Amino acid sequence: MFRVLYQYLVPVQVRSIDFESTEVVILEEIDDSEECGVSMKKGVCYRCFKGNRFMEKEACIVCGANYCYDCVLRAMGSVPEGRKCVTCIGFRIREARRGKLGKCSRLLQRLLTDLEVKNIMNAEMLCKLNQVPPELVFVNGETLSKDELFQLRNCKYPPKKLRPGYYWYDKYSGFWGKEGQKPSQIITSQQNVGGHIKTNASNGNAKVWINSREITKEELWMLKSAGVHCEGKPHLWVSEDGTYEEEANKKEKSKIWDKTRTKLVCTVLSLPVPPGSENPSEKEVNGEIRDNLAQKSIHKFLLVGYEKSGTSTIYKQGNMMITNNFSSGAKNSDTENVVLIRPRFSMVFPFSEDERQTIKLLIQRKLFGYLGILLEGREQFEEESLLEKRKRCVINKSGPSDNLEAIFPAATCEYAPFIEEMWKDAAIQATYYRRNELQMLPRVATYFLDRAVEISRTDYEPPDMDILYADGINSSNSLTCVDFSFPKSTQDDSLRYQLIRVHPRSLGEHCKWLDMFEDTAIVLFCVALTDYDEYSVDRNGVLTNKMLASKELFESIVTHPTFENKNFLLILNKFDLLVEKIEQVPLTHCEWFRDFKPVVSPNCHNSTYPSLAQRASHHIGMKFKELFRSLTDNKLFVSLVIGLENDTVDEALRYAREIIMWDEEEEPYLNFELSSTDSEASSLCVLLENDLSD
Ligand SMILES: Nc1nc2c(ncn2[C@@H]2O[C@H](COP(=O)(O)OP(=O)(O)OP(=O)(O)O)[C@@H](O)[C@H]2O)c(=O)[nH]1
Ligand SMILES: [Mg+2]
Repeated sequence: MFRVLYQYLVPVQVRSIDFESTEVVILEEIDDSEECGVSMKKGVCYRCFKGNRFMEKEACIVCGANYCYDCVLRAMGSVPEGRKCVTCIGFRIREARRGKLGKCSRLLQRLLTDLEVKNIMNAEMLCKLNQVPPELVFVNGETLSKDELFQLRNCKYPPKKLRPGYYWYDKYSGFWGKEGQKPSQIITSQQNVGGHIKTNASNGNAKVWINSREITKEELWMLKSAGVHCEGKPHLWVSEDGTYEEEANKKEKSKIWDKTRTKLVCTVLSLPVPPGSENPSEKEVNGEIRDNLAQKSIHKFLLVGYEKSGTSTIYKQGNMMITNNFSSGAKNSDTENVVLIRPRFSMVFPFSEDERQTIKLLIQRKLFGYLGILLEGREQFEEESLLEKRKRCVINKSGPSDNLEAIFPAATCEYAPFIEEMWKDAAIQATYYRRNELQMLPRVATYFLDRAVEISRTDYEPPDMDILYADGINSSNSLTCVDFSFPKSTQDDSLRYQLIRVHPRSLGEHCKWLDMFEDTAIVLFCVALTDYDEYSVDRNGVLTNKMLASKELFESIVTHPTFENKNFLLILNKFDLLVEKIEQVPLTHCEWFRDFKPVVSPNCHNSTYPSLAQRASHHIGMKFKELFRSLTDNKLFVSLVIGLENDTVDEALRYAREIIMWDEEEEPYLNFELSSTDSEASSLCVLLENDLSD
């Protein structure tokens, strides 16, 4: 049946592996290079010693030896137990390779017919020796019998990816996890397998107990998000559907996972939710896709930055892309430069009618605030106008407050015509003309004030662009996250990504909550390039330069033990604003950039010569890179972004993905050839990267 190739067989490399050991190592992934017990040059074929890491190979599921196209069948013979070298036949598979069971490479598909491949994979899956041995699966400290393992694997919601190892199982709620770790899944409850759960099963120290297990910090966060009172060391009883009651107070409370917010927290913290209780919006995407996606690992992008650096704009931008893509029917679009983002438990997006109504009121309230500042400015400029009386009129109507924002929204309809009149007033227009002199007026105000009349109307419906510009949406202390994937045309279309935006305030003092994000693949640290001459009052009431405050936050995150050796992509945002500002205020205004001495060249009028803003952002990037190197000995990646322009955000996200991919391939970042689809998208980032190379 199989292509029997004994005639070609030559002795394969002799390897020394301790096959007899029954030690339960097992749960950790093992590096291929260590597996065969021989030191080989990385990437070469284990039989002919030719090739490199980019060459397609097939690996033995026991020892991990890799073979090239020419050698694989000679090394593996008639493959009676699946892909094993002839010397490995009769031995148990390496647990770290269990995930690869039954999944063959393209190399084998090219070499054999479909039927042959199918038969090999069946043999691999069904071979007794390749099954999880029940005596190596421990649940609550007790090894399983054959029947127990059978029961566990065949219940309605079985543990996923069950491998030999130590697990804990809360039979009452169905919580399941690896010993000493937070729960990873909620499986079918009430199964009679293993021993009794121990108090310290998950190694928690949150001083809260669920079904007599002390829970982890992550679970504590989840409970708090669900509104469960966690003070006073409570013991809770949680049943499989999430209803909980306090041991001392037997009155049943509501369910833990009812709130979308709780599901969001669970998603971000990689905590399980009961099967079947996932957010409906997730199912809507496409049931099939979701199931497929669920099996793939998620790469988490953590987006964080100092206040007003632009994180929510970048996050909103991502959501816009998906909204627009789905609404235009481009769900499976192959369009390049477009990131498909699937909303998951997003708090604000995509915009429902109610949400749009809330956003509308928020934008109108902001507009009133800006107009209030203009009115004050008008006074400040000591210009006379008819409007003076009207302003007094508003103040009289609104009581002690002299801020229009405070009387909104009750007065919306009443004052809408008044806004139009006021806006047309010559004195207000004159004040508006001098708006750059008004310290209190944020830059973004111009965008809205230009359309003050339209926005103040009751029938105003905020378009996407207004939502993007609107400050204050999504600026809560909460977390927000979306799932996304990249278009099909790229090589890793099967992978799943998640963008998590977290506000620095919710990280707590000394960023103590950062350890919640330990499984982050890459940190996107956002810096507003314009912060170098701006100030804010810090926690101790001291006026601080915002760039230095941003630097301090960066240092705290980079040096946080949880983020040791993490990839970092520095997002230098608001480049468009820097272009304007740098002409007015020198970069040396900030003491950290005192050494910025741009060389003035005779070619500086040449269009290919970098502009002052480019050189300034280059310098800022350099400074962060130097700092990063001094703190971690690693390389910091940099991307230049204009948060309000979706293509630059798209490029930054693509760049982040590439960094993760390089990391996974253990390829040093140098001389990496980009695929043709990605080369364009990343050009800006790579250019900047070269530019900033240290
Ligand atoms: N011109 C311009 N404005 C930007 C850019 N990025 C963000 N903004 C504006 O800067 C302001 C602050 O941006 P946000 O995205 O709210 O910043 P944040 O990091 O969420 O800050 P918090 O609100 O403190 O959470 C908003 O008014 C944005 O419209 C950019 O690249 N260019
Ligand atoms: Mg914001």
